[in-house]
Formats: sequence, C-alpha cells, structure tokens
Amino acid sequence: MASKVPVVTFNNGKSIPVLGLGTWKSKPGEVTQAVKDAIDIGYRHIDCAYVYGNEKEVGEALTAKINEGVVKREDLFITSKLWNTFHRPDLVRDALLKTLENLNLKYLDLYLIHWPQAYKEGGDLFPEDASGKIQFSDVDYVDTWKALEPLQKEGLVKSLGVSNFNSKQLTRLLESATIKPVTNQVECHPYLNQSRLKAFCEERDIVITAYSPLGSPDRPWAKPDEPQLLEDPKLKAVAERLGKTVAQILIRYQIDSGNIVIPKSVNKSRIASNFQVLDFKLSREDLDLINSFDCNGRFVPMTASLGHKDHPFENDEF
Ligand SMILES: NC(=O)C1=CN([C@@H]2O[C@H](COP(=O)(O)OP(=O)(O)OC[C@H]3O[C@@H](n4cnc5c(N)ncnc54)[C@H](OP(=O)(O)O)[C@@H]3O)[C@@H](O)[C@H]2O)C=CC1
Ligand SMILES: CC(=O)C(C)=O
Repeated sequence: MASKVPVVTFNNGKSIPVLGLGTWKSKPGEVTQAVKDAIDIGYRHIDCAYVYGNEKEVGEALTAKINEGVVKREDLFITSKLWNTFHRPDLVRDALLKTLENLNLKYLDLYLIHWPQAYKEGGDLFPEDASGKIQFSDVDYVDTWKALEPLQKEGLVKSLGVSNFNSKQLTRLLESATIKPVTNQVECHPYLNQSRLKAFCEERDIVITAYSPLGSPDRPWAKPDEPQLLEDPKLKAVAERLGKTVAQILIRYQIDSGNIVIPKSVNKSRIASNFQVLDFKLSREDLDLINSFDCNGRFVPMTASLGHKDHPFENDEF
C-alpha cells in the first residue's frame, strides 16, 4: 500500500499533494509508462504543459489508471500550463480546451501562465524570424489573467496560478486580479533557493512550486563543465550521513522548506526512490546548511526571451 503524500492547502482552500511527477523532456514513447508507474507507486500529482508535446501520452496513462480502477479522477491532481503563444485573451480558452482534450480530462486541478512573456501568436510554439530570433508579442500578462478567471468560474480549472513570475510582476497581477494565484512555479534548488521570492509569496499566501529540484541534468542546453547539483560533494556528504540519496535530500529539502516539488523521471526505480521521502525530515541545521549553498545558479534562464519587456529574470532582482 503506497504511503499518502501530505498536502498543502492553497489560499482558495483547495489542496495539492506536496510531491508530484514532472514531465518536461519525458519522451512521448516513455511518458505513458512513467505516469502509470508513478500512479502505481503512489504519486497523485502530475505536472504537465502544452509545450512539453506529450500531454496526449500523459492523458493515456491517466485514462488507463482511472479505467483500471487504480485511482479516481478526484484523487488525482493534474497541472498544465498556458504557453507563451496563447496569451492573447481570445486564444486562452481554446488553448485550455486543447490541453483538456490532450489529457482526456474534463477539468484541470491547476492551470498556470507558463511564463509572463508572450510570443507572436498563431504559429510555431517558438516563432522565429529569419535570423532565428524569437518573435515577441506585447500582450500583457494581466490581460491574459483576466481571460483565465472566467474559466475557473466555468469549472474548467479548479485553481489558477503563475510560473516564472518575479515579485514585480506578481505585484502588478495582484493589483487587478479578482482571483488570486495559488502558486508561483519557479526554479528552486540549493543553488537558487529563491529565499526573497519565497518570502514575498508567503506574505501573500502564494505557495512556491519548485521546478528543476534536482538541477535539471537533462536540460537540452547543459554543458559538460557546468556544476551538477546531484554530484555536489557537500550534498553527497549530507546524503551519506543520513543514509539517503542526493535526490531524496533535494526533494525533502523542498518539502521541509514548505514548497511543493515536482522532480521528473521516466525511470521506474528512480520514480520510486524519489517517492521514498515521506519517512524522514531534515533538521533545522541541515536546512540552514543546504540554504548556504545558494549561488544564484539558474539552470533554466530562458535566454531565448532575452530582450522581452516581460522577461522575468532580466531587469528585476527577484
Ligand atoms: N514552469 C516551468 O517553466 C518549468 C517547469 N518544470 C517542471 O519541473 C519538472 C522537473 O524539472 P526538470 O527540469 O525536468 O528537472 P529535474 O531537476 O526534476 O531533473 C530531472 C533529471 O534528473 C534525473 N533524475 C530523476 N530522478 C533521479 C534520481 N533519483 N537520481 C538521479 N537522477 C535522477 C532525470 O533522469 P531520468 O528521467 O532518466 O530518471 C532527469 O534527467 C519538469 O519536468 C517540469 O514538469 C521544469 C522546468 C521549467
Ligand atoms: C521546461 C519549461 O517548462 C520551459 C523551458 O518552459
């Protein structure tokens, strides 16, 4: 019998399992099995996005496990994200409907604006000009949010949130939102612990969801000489002392910091070992030690959007 994952309660009273499965880079041919394995192991929270190009295959796994009677829809927590080319208000509803169709679901538990910056609408997901530069759109994320709010009222999503928003962007959004975002999903791990953004969000009752919690070693732009979080000798020492893997320490670090965490794996034994984090806690001393490894080290800098007026990491401190 799988252990039950603790939940965090959002500012709207709904709850989310603190540990979920990431699906970025999970190939369509692998992700169905990975999600089925994860559900068998006890995961109930799956993090998806339209831009990952594998929602249909994630949906096949969800449908199979619901049809087998392993889980009910209401026991699952499914997140997806609105891509940058669909920010224009008239495109938002159809983008959500497409994601629901892909996942074979009637509603999402959580829908996020994936990035604050909008891209040119209507064509490629990464629309490039002749020189290979991404073509931007100036749609304001506040207008995108206003188009999302009625979709929650319609019952197509249970909660709304954002991803990759900095503190200034959240402030602007909160000034006109009638529905408050429940989470800000951002990169978070010991090299980028997001302490200031986290404090800012906490004050506003917005929970952080930590993406790339293992340092995203399979990110497409990784270079061999870049630091590898999973190989960090200081983290290895903590893991050895506590009789855990480095990945388990990194996942528990997020949970004990009060964050939601969504490690990705397509490997059954790693999906299982990443779930074996519910029977221990890190001490205050170990959390402080791991927090001291922060070096503003970002693995997902979104360089393709540099120069965009709404690039979240370019002009503002946090
Ligand atoms: N909102 C956003 O903009 C973003 C959201 N995300 C979300 O966050 C999720 C997680 O982040 P992601 O960038 O994928 O990276 P992670 O930090 O989760 O790392 C994933 C990598 O770690 C490997 N791995 C998994 N478990 C272990 C383990 N126990 N030991 C050793 N290696 C392991 C995986 O390989 P293998 O699969 O072979 O096990 C894969 O190569 C994404 O999949 C996505 O859902 C991520 C980036 C941006
Ligand atoms: C992985 C992801 O969500 C990106 C790069 O937007």
